[in-house]
Amino acid sequence: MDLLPSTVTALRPLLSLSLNQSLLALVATYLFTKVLLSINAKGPLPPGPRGLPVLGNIFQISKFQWLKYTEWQKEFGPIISLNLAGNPVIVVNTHEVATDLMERRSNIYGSRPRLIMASEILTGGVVVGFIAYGELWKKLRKAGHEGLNVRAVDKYKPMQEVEAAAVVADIIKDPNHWLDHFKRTAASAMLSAVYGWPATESKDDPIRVLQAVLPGAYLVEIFPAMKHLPTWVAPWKKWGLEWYKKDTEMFEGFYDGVAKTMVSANSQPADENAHEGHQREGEYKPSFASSLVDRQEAHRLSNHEAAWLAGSMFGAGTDTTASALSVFILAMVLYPDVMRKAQREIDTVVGSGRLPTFADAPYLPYVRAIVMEVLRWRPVTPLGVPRRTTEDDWYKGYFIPKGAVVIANIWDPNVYPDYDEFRPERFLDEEGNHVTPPNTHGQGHVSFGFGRRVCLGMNVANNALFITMASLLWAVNIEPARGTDGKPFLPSRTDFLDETLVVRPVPFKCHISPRSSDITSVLQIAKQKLP
Ligand code: HEM
Repeated sequence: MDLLPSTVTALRPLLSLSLNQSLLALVATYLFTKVLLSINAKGPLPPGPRGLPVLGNIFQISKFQWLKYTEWQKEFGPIISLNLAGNPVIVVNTHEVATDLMERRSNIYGSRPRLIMASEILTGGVVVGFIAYGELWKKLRKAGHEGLNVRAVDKYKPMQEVEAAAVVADIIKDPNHWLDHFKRTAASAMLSAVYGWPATESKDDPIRVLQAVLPGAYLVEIFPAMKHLPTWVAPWKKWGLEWYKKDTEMFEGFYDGVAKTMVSANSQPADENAHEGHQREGEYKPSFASSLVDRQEAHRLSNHEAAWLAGSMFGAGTDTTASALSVFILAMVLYPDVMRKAQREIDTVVGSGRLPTFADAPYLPYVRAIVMEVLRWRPVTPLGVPRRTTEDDWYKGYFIPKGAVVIANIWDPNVYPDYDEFRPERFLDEEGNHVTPPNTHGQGHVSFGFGRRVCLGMNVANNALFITMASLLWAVNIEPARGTDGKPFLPSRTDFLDETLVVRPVPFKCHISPRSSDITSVLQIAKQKLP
């Protein structure tokens, strides 16, 4: 997370104010801090690092925030408090405490902070993942769950199989740009799932919204009065409002497009197993948006809300899935024994004459354990999405005030002694059955979050990761790149690209090659299902 530079960027609007305005802002902040800190009277806040007067710990949360929090865990324990210019931030540093609070006390910890930039300005207060607990969130979440629950996601599986074959073919053709291919496939698969579209070449990045989410990313989160600054002194606000307008037009256009297709197709959904381009006339492709069009009235959603619900799924699912696939490549390069073991499993179950399918999943426990281990080993959202308390609370003798921002740092070395090793076997017993640690709902990790705000797209994500990884393992060897002297060079296991909410390994080179010459014809057949 690039918090220090982004804080400096965020400070620019303040620096552009006149001296009087700046002084006024500082005095107001000081008084505000005093008032907030007086809430300590209800009990001691969790311990935490000492900060500067008035500004508190603002300059201590630097790049790679989650690693800093894990470091502070050794000094201050599993739950710590920070002061961001008077705004209390509670960091929950172990799975155990995160589960106690965010899962078991979901009614207190299930809301989101006021995300002025990400929610109010950039996305008009209608994105399910960013808004506070309340009536709008409940109806959006219910409608979202209807299209993404474990049974509903079956309809995306045929498309995900074809998309997996396509990305394998792309990577074989152009192995050096594997990351670009992952970005394309993640975007394409999300657009197909959400709107029923055919595969796309786009790898558009919805990152501007994700970058605005964590505390400190924009100064307006710390000084909310700045939201009312005119746009000529607040270029960030102008930029945010312009994007909101553009995104609204785009999402409403996409959603209305689906509704129109349904009307012209006279409401005949195509067979779920039909691939793009194989629909009969008068049929439309069932998608998240088409189900929403059918159920929009029942969910009491306006057109604007429904359009943004569909559109925001693209933002939530694209970067996260592509980043998890990069972690997979890193793991395969660093742990060749794991790759070979998975390939042996696939060769036994699938053979070489066809690609793996979802029907093989029950017989590929090791590959499924790799999916779990990828998400556990290098979680792509190590700090999740911030929460906010809606009541005062007390935990293990500490006071957690109402309105505090709460962050769960899931980078918890206490769960496994060999936390930093990539070892899918940790999830398998001797008979090959999956075993998972408590409080993970059978996922093996908490990378999808907790309680009532747990990731809505986790079933789509798990399926996409499984079929893409299985298809890649079936088709290619993933090995270290070699220098001109023929010596392998290994990528760093600890260098991350911190894109605020989403984190992934820094781009690295590796050698990806087909396992046999026969696979090309099998891939051709699979790809024929593409339009
Ligand atoms: C590897 C892939 C993914 C990871 C690691 C991931 C992780 C997360 C996390 C940590 C949260 C916050 C949960 C919390 O507050 O406790 C979240 C929320 C969310 N995710 Fe995902 N996600 C992934 C993929 C997806 C996909 C594919 C979709 C959509 C199809 C999606 C949709 C959402 C939504 C809508 C929320 C907001 C839920 C709410 O606030 O009620 N995610 N995700």
